[in-house]
Amino acid sequence: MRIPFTKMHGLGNDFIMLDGRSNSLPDLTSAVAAALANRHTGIGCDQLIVLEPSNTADFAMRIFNADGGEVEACGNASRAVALLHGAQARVETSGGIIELSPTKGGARVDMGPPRFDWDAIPLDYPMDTSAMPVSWDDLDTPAAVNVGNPHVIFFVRDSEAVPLDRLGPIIEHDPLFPERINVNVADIRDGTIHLRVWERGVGLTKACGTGACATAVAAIRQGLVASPATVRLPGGVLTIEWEAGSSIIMEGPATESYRGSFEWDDYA
Ligand SMILES: N[C@@H](CCC[C@H](N)C(=O)O)C(=O)O
Repeated sequence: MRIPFTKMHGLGNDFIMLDGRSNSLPDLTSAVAAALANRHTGIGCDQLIVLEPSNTADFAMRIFNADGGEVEACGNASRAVALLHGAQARVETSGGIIELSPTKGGARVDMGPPRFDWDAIPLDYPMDTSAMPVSWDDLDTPAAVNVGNPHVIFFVRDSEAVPLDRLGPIIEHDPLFPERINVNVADIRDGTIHLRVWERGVGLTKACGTGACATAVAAIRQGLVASPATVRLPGGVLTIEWEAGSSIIMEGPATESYRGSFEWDDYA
């Protein structure tokens, strides 16, 4: 069976999009997702995104990391989905309902409200998630925020100097995080958040939309920046709006790079 796909990007974070809204797709397992995402033997992507019908929203969006794990939220892919859909939409994800509005060259997305309780992150045991009494080498006292998916955020003097390729996997797999974690390191220069992200189930990426949301929320909450916050990642810039008690609004670009098809049996 040949399956059409669209390859899309959000600030260099790249996605294979499968559209099963009108024609149903074969059952997608983690093994198939990981095989498609493999950059050497598959098509290659950071996340595989599957659109499906929904009973509670205009359609549903499923998200698989490059390692095949199914996860709750993906900010950059949400903007890509808005571009692909081409109209406002309420979208069901396993992290909650999000609302997409296409803009010129990208999208504005209501990502829903952040959560801060230790068991909503989730953490293994109770603690203050705005200043966690934990450390890994020189990285200490992070904040944790769940924006549909779980994030830990370290504010540091120089985010470029952090050996995130070494510490990222150690923190991602620490037993403190029973569902693993996305690891963000940020510094603030001239009112702009400079962010690098080690993504759960992927590794270092050029950008992470939910990482930008979680980091901006933590920075606004600590009074380090004002809303709207500008977040600069290696792949480009996002604008994040948030005030206490409200949804997070993310705005930024998305692009389509090509359309193609693959033989399902080659990956199943
Ligand atoms: N690339 C993403 C986040 C994708 C999911 C994440 N790796 C997780 O495991 O939660 C984004 O742009 O938000």
